[in-house]
Amino acid sequence: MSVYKALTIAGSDSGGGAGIQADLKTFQELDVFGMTAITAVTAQNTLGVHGVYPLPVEGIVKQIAAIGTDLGTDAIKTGMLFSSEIIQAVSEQIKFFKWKNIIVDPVMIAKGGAALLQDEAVQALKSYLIPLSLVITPNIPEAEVLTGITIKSMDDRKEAAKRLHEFGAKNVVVKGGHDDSSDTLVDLLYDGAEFYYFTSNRIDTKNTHGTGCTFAAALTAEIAKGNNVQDAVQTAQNFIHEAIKNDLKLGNGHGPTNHWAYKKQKVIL
Ligand SMILES: Nc1ncnc2c1ncn2[C@@H]1O[C@H](COP(=O)(O)OP(=O)(O)OP(=O)(O)O)[C@@H](O)[C@H]1O
Ligand SMILES: Cc1ncc(CO)c(N)n1
Repeated sequence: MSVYKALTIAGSDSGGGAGIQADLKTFQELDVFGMTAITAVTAQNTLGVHGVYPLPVEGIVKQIAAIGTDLGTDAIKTGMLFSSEIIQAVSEQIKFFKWKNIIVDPVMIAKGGAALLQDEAVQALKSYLIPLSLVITPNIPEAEVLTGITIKSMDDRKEAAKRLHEFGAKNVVVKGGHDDSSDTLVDLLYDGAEFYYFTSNRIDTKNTHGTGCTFAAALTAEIAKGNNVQDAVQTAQNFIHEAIKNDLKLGNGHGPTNHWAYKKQKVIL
């Protein structure tokens, strides 16, 4: 039996719904062996972020090197990277180990508004990490910050996707969670040649903590198993849809999604 592996380089969410915790749960549900390099510890729950504690860059580099010099990985997901120093160091490690299947979730702001990326680090994302990515998965506000394009329509989103492709991302997914103009939600994929539209029904819930992390982790797991980007995006959307639909109703604020739901529903079918 082949064991497929994925490494997440991201922040820890003590509340268990986003960050490293969401990534590992998602990898496990999709039958991929998960490994981690933690960039920052956050004190966080469904009500918000109560503290952010970045790790020393040396400690982050050593975690990545520990994977690179022994276990290896079939794909990498990056999430909360916090500073330009961390982004540079992570990018250098990816180049050093010649890793290719890099999925960049350009995490900037948590649901309650806390900064998970310093403002000056946006340029480092563009200069160092995005050019190494197989897929970048911004939500609409992140795509706006990265490109400077105000996104009000699908045409604006397509323009932003093209710009992000010019920055060096081989594939761009501009997610549609923040476009609440319709009950149909669209995640847009651009591969440098064509646009692909992945549609789903918008679920009316406040329990959406960690949806972006979970979506990108599912995409990473599918790429680790050797699937192509279009199929991986479809599975990631199905995974997050079930996770949101079958929410766990935990906590008093924006609760986490249900990482068990996709697999359970598949087993029943
Ligand atoms: N209410 C919803 N109903 C159904 N699917 C949703 C809903 N909200 C988000 N999604 C899906 O979840 C995924 C993440 O989308 P979104 O744009 O919300 O990411 P995000 O803003 O990065 O998430 P986060 O809140 O974790 O930062 C996408 O596939 C999107 O289609
Ligand atoms: C650690 C961490 N990463 C990412 C997000 C974005 O959902 C979050 N809230 N916390």
